Amino acid sequence: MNALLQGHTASTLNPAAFDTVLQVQKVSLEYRTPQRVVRATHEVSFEVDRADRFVLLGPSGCGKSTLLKAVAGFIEPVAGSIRLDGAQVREPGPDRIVVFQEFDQLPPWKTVKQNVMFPLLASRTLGREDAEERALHYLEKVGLAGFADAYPHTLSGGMKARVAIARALAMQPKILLMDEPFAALDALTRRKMQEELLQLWEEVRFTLLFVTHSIEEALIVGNRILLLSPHPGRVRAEINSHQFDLHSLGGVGFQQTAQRIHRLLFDEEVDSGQGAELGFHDIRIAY
Ligand SMILES: Nc1ncnc2c1ncn2[C@@H]1O[C@H](COP(=O)(O)OP(=O)(O)OP(=O)(O)O)[C@@H](O)[C@H]1O
Repeated sequence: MNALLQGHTASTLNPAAFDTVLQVQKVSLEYRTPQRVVRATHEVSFEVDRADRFVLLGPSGCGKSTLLKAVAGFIEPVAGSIRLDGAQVREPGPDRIVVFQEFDQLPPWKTVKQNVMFPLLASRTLGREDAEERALHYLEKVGLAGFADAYPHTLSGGMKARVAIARALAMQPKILLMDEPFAALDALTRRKMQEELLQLWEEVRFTLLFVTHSIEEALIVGNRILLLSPHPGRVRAEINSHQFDLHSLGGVGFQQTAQRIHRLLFDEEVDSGQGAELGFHDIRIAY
């Protein structure tokens, strides 16, 4: 990999300064059908540090969801390795919880509280009493303490999203995996959920791996963004984006950065010298 460092990130200067949770090294992922082999990602590498909000960003079909599924342990790489706290990922486990966008997967016959308790009980992480206490704790964190006994069909889309997040956080995973979690929500609710996710992160400081194809969402949610090239996904660049949040929306710096990311994602002609031209202070362009 020919990499340009345009303003070194702290982690590249001193790897020991950060506590690395997830190491993805040269991971290639494929789908095999009787007719053909589809390569979803090619030699993708990145590292997620504890309490990072790390975003995988790229156009449709670049392999973001496939990467997330591989980290979750549902798909095995054909090459490369995935390590969580140093241990090779081989199968799904309660230390990695995935939140998908289909919140209607909440079992409708269970109350909100029972939904949040369910994985804790099923994985034998906690007994009933402790599971109930933990569930109520996280429901309170997402502002749904008053809805503990409600059934999912009585909730709005945003509330179901919050239940799904509470259910995932209650497991206290080493890393929370979110695959376009707000994509099915209307624009206003989506923005609210981004805000609430950031507030929750301020309180709980969980480690997040978040997939989106929205540049704006990536800049709001992430402190680091990995840009993936179109199919098959390869690492195009990594960007430090900790300076942006919802308050940055509409600002000149935010808009300019969004445009630069767009160029990095879609301009074929970007070469390794363009990091400086594009004005990023913390960017690593890879080929
Ligand atoms: N079950 C499957 N069988 C065969 N090919 C698949 C399967 N799932 C995904 N693919 C292919 O793998 C590639 C990566 O798909 P993936 O869903 O990971 O992309 P993505 O970046 O998450 O896209 P999107 O943003 O549209 O969800 C695509 O070319 C897709 O067609």
